Amino acid sequence: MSQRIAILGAGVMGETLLAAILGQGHPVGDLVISEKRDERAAELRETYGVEVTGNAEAVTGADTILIVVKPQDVPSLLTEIAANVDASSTVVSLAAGILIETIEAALPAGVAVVRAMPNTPALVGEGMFGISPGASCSDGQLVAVSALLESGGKVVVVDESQQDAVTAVSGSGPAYVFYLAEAMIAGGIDAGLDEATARTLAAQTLVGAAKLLAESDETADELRRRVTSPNGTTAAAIATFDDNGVKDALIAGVKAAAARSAELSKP
Ligand SMILES: NC(=O)C1=CN([C@@H]2O[C@H](COP(=O)(O)OP(=O)(O)OC[C@H]3O[C@@H](n4cnc5c(N)ncnc54)[C@H](O)[C@@H]3O)[C@@H](O)[C@H]2O)C=CC1
Ligand SMILES: O=C(O)[C@@H]1CCC=N1
Repeated sequence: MSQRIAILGAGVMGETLLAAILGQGHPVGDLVISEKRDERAAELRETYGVEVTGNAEAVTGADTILIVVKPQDVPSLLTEIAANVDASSTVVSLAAGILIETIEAALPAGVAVVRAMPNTPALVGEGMFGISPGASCSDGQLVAVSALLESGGKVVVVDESQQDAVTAVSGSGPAYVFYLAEAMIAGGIDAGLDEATARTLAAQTLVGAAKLLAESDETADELRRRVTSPNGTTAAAIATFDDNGVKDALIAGVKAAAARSAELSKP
């Protein structure tokens, strides 16, 4: 069934969603974007053939409205669109730290709101979205949002109270993996590799290990043990990590991200 989808804010994540939704088979005529930067809007119109309008026009008659501006731009955007949002619309906010109640309070009563935390691997169709429905969002509307976001990766439904934890694990998580990659590449270079080879080895190792974890029923701990021969090379690395408190530091880092997310979400 054809549905009208408005994307408000077409930066990195907005374009990612636009491309993913088109890739899912939605005709371009179903989509409309609004974008504050004229040059950027023109670039996207040129690349995708998508309609570009202002915010108020984009949301008029839209079934689904995706808010993909930076968190600090959300309040003024909501003020701009409130009068044109239809009661039957579903509004999906991807802005970190903006509470569902803030969005509901700015829009007509009864509008379905969904809060979503994406991550950047959505750029390559391997994103992770944690989504939470507001009080007026029906099961059918939540399923529809989930199906739409699945164009960019996997979707899990969580209570909004868990969004700080989702942000700490999957929202910020790609940065932790890149941090590990930086270290693997640097260590590889120190051990004698050129940078390009070290990067290829590290990247494919992360892809392969992630796939193994995603597709296996084993715990991460068990999968790690399987790589680790007694007295072998992996054991030498893990013992060094443990001596330096690496796992504890990573756990503390994830908790610090969750705490910062909670701080940023204060109304
Ligand atoms: N978990 C994560 O790693 C990520 C989360 N996000 C979330 O997605 C949202 C967007 O982030 P990015 O795409 O990286 O930012 P971005 O800065 O690349 O894109 C935001 C776009 O919105 C436009 N904009 C600002 N105000 C506007 C308005 N009133 N009307 C129309 N357009 C407007 C800007 O010109 C810009 O192009 C953020 O709220 C962020 O929290 C985005 C990327 C990754
Ligand atoms: O670093 C941040 O605050 C945002 C939220 C999750 C990823 N980037």
